[in-house]
Amino acid sequence: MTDVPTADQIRRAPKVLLHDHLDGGLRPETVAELAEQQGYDALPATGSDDIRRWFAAATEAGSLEEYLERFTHTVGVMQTAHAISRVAAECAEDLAADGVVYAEVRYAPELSTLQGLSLDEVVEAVLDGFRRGAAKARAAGNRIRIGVLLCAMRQELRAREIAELTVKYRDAGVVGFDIAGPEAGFPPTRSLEAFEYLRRENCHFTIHAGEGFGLPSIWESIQWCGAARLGHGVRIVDDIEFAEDGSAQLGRLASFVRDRRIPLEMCPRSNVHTGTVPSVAEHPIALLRRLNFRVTVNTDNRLMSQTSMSDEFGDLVDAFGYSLDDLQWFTVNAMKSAFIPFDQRLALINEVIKPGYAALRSEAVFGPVADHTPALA
Ligand SMILES: O=c1[nH]cnc2c1ncn2[C@H]1C[C@H](O)[C@@H](CO)O1
Ligand SMILES: [Zn+2]
Repeated sequence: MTDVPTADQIRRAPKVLLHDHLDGGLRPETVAELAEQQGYDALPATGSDDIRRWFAAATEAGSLEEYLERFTHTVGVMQTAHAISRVAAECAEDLAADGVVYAEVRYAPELSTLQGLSLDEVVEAVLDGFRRGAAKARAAGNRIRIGVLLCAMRQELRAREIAELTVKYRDAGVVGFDIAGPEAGFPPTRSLEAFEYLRRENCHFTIHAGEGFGLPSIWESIQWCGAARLGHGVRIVDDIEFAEDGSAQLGRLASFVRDRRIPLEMCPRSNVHTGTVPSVAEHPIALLRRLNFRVTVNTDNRLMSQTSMSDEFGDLVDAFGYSLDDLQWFTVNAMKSAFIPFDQRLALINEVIKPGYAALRSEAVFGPVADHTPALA
């Protein structure tokens, strides 16, 4: 029962992803093809292998600001409805093939208006791509449901406009809002009016906080802005001390986050690449899991961080010896924390996630079964 899950079991396990950037997950071949189709000649590499290597250099960035520089060239080729829709469709297919059954994928529509697309056209292209990609994945035997989060960029001042866009499209597949981009120097209260508007509209939102900046950013996100979840939130550990007997003492903010069951959208590999933590083995996710914070596991940027949900789970299994029970715990935490209606979350937990893990656990008794990527009800 407590056997170490194999790479194949991890891939087949139903997984839930709450924090993944659309412009951080393009296939290198697609970057190359879109650049060629659109006459985009600013790419610093040609050919998909070199393009992959160029983006993978983000893993050496060491700071959030440097890590973010690589997005210029994914966004650079996402300036037409066709390109955006293709990127979204491939994202859905790639996630589904990796065993992700529910994902919230985020994007900042304001980044795709350089050649004249309107914000509405960008959102519609993203939604169209996810619809097509999910249908294609289903035909290939992999079922996935995807919700969209719209980001505003924190260094710009368009949060209110993007918040209104979120409300406008909330019955069409947009499930929430976020702010992204450099954190230091751009506190979430700069966008306070947008968050107050979203709260009045009963709209869900998360905030990137506690990644490139520390506790004040987390505190503002929760206590001023009212974030339902924290993107990363990793620096909440700065509010945890250890007594001489080794027991953890939570400060008031860390206690609040745990008591309120505020989900932490943790992205271990990305945190290493931005210099937020030194290595996955030293990532505070293990401590926070032990202390029973509501921890979830995520990819952030599959291209820049050279990762997938299976890779993230694989790293955690290697570093901390996690079992299928642990992976199920992270997955159920994520599903509970999603921005879709409660009854739908429950159905995914009871009809897809728990049976999927039970089937994998039964392999310890009966041996491996044929690929059984779980069917959605
Ligand atoms: O980890 C991140 N922190 C802050 N911003 C990020 C992170 N990963 C991606 N972004 C930014 C770059 C993208 O262009 C933008 C929208 O997806 O979000
Ligand atoms: Zn992110």
